[in-house]
This record gives sequence, structure tokens and C-alpha cells, in this order.
Amino acid sequence: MIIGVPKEIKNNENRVALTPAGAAEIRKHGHTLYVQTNAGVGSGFSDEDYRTAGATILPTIEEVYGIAEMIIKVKEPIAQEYNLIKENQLVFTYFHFASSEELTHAMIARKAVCLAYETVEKADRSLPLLVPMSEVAGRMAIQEGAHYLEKPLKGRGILLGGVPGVPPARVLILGGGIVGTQAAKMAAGLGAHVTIMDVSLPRLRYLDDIMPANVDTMMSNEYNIRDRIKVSDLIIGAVLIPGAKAPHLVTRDMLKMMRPGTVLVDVAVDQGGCIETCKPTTHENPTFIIDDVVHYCVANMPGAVPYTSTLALTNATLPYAIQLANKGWQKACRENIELQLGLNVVKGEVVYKGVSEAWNLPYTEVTDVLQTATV
Ligand SMILES: NC(=O)C1=CN([C@@H]2O[C@H](COP(=O)(O)OP(=O)(O)OC[C@H]3O[C@@H](n4cnc5c(N)ncnc54)[C@H](O)[C@@H]3O)[C@@H](O)[C@H]2O)C=CC1
Ligand SMILES: CC(=O)C(=O)O
Ligand SMILES: [Mg+2]
Repeated sequence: MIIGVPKEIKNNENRVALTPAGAAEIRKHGHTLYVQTNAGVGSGFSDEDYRTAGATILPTIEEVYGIAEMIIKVKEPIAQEYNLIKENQLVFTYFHFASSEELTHAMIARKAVCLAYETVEKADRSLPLLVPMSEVAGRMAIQEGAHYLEKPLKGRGILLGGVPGVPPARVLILGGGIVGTQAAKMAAGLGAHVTIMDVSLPRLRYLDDIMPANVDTMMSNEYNIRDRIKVSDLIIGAVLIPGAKAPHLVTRDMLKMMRPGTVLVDVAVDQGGCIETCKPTTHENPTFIIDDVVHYCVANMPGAVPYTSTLALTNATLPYAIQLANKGWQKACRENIELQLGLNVVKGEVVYKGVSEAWNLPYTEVTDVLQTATV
């Protein structure tokens, strides 16, 4: 198969979809690999590193999209990239369709095969291609939150861990999955008082068992959320309903109940956000303020720590990319249900329920497109 790796062009997105080690693996399986010049520089990999691994370097993004049967990238395509995507081209990346109607319609129109990292799912319901970036974003959420709690950045001016004789800050985490767990570990390690809310009792039981004494758990419901936001200094949005729009757990009216300088970090912004007033921001301009409450809503948080994120992401994606390259997408998706669940939009058809529901679009069973697929 002919595989292309473009350079990411989203704001401050420094990750790349394939390391030189991954490139060598792909070449070992007999595939042809084109990498756009400087695609890896943000993550510390030079064109020469990719050439040594057997890839051919192409000077422009147009050439990469033009030649490849499969594009492997990191972030969802942005407007500048829509028209580069060809009919029947397999695009393996994060899409987060439920948060962008425009992207959904663009990919339907391009008739591409869109296999989304974030909905590839294992039998135990875990999301193997989301986990590594959620680990990064969960840990980052606390360092960003601590930073924006500082007074010069319009925060409350409170130190997460407090000091002897002065109580620590209170951190509320909505969603105790991967992001929530990693955030709780970081916040607890710094000495903050942490509350994790989730709707899953088994998950709360597990967290209660493994977390240190300065972490408590609570059932997630509107009553409890309204109660806790009044006393929380830092609130982390970390809920997920896979492939679907995030529910708004913190509504506009609740901001008035918070203290001035409270910081909200809505990590779930890439699925539309679980805080109603969150709108996607960039690393260049990460925050905005409503009702004296600081909102941090960067949709590609791991892009700021590419030396960690690129390695963590490609550790997880490479085995799936190799299956797709070796077998072609139809055979690979027929034989591996995990990959099949990653199919979201295929040749103009929406084949993922959460996406069809988010935008009120007709839904086609994924098995229908797998049966009729000819390319
Ligand atoms: N902004 C960014 O750069 C990044 C964002 N993310 C996003 O972070 C979000 C969370 O991801 P993960 O932690 O991997 O998901 P996960 O599936 O591991 O955890 C989600 C948790 O939310 C819980 N939940 C569902 N409804 C809830 C409710 N009403 N109240 C409280 N909890 C509820 C679930 O029970 C589950 O434990 C996703 O939207 C993901 O895409 C992940 C990585 C980077
Ligand atoms: C998961 C995701 O959206 C990211 O890593 O940017
Ligand atoms: Mg994101």
C-alpha cells in the first residue's frame, strides 16, 4: 500500500503520526511510505531520520495527499485540508465528528473512508487509540489548571497544595475515566483536595480503592455538581460518551455560583465539551473569561508536549496501521471488530451512530458498507 504522512497544520500541533521507528516497521512489511518534509521536526525527528528508515520525503502536502492510498495523521482535517482528500482514500486519524458538523459534511462530500482513532474500541469497551492521549491530557490538565489559577493569569491566586497552616485548593473532576484518573493522580500528588464524579458506581468503587486519602468520589448528578462547584477552585471536564456529543454538566447559569477566578479546564472540548460555555481554543490563545471564571478549552492539548505525545500515540496506532496497510481497510475491518468500530464516515455514508445522531444524518450499518465495498 502507498502510505502518506502529512505535516500537521492545526495551531501548535507539533505531533506527527509516525516515528522513524514506525516508518521502518511499515517499510519492513513492504509498503511504500511518503512523508512530508519537516513533518517530524516538532517531535524531534528530521527528514534524514525518515529517509534512513526507508521513507521518501515529499516537499508539499498536496503531493502527499495526491499519491497516498492511506493517510495517517494526528488531528482531524481542518478546512485547508478538506479538498486534498480524495474519493476512496483511507484517512486514519482523530476526527471527533460529533463536535463538528462542518467536518462531517466535508468528509461525506469527499467520499473518503474515515477511520477515527477515538472510536476504535476493544471488547472491554476501552479505547486503545484515545487512551495514550487522554493520559497526556489528564496529566496536563492539572499543570495548566495550576498555572491559570495564578493571579496574574486571572485565577483565584491559590496554590494547589497549600502550605503548612493553609489548606490546599479543591479540585473537582467530572468523569473518572482515563483523563479523570490521571488528573486526579497529579492533583493529589501536588497536595490538592480532589473530588472525582462519575455516573458509573463500579468505576467510583475502583477509584476509591486506588486513590490516596486526599481524593474522594461522588456520584455525578446535577445536585452534587451544583453543590461542589461553589467550593471548587479548579474544575476539570473529563466525561466521554464514545463518539457522541458530550453532555453539558456545567451549565451557563452555574458560573454565577462559582467564585471569581475559578478555573475550568474542559478536556472534553474535542467532543463538544461538558461545560456549556466552553468553546475550542488554541495553545496560542488558550483561555477566555466569562463571569470572572477562566475557561481553558484547548482541543489538542497533547500537541504541546510532542516529545511525549508522538511516542505515546504511535506506540498505540502502529499495530492498527500495519493491519490496515497489509490487508486493506475492508478486510482489516471485517476481521478486526476493534478497527471496524473506528469507521465513522465511509464513501459518503455515516456508519457511526453517535455521529448520525449528533447531526441528524441518515445512519448506515457499517456491515452494509463492508459488504458492498469494492476498493
Ligand atoms: N482536549 C484534548 O486535547 C484531549 C481531549 N480528550 C478528551 O477527553 C475526554 C475524556 O476522555 P477519556 O478520559 O479517555 O474517556 P473515558 O471513556 O476513559 O472516561 C469518560 C468517563 O466519563 C464518565 N461519564 C459519562 N457520563 C458522565 C456524566 N454524566 N458524569 C460524570 N461522568 C460521566 C464515564 O463513566 C467514564 O468513566 C474525551 O472527550 C476525549 O476525547 C482526550 C485527549 C486529549
Ligand atoms: C484526543 C485528541 O483529540 C488529541 O490528542 O488531540
Ligand atoms: Mg483533541
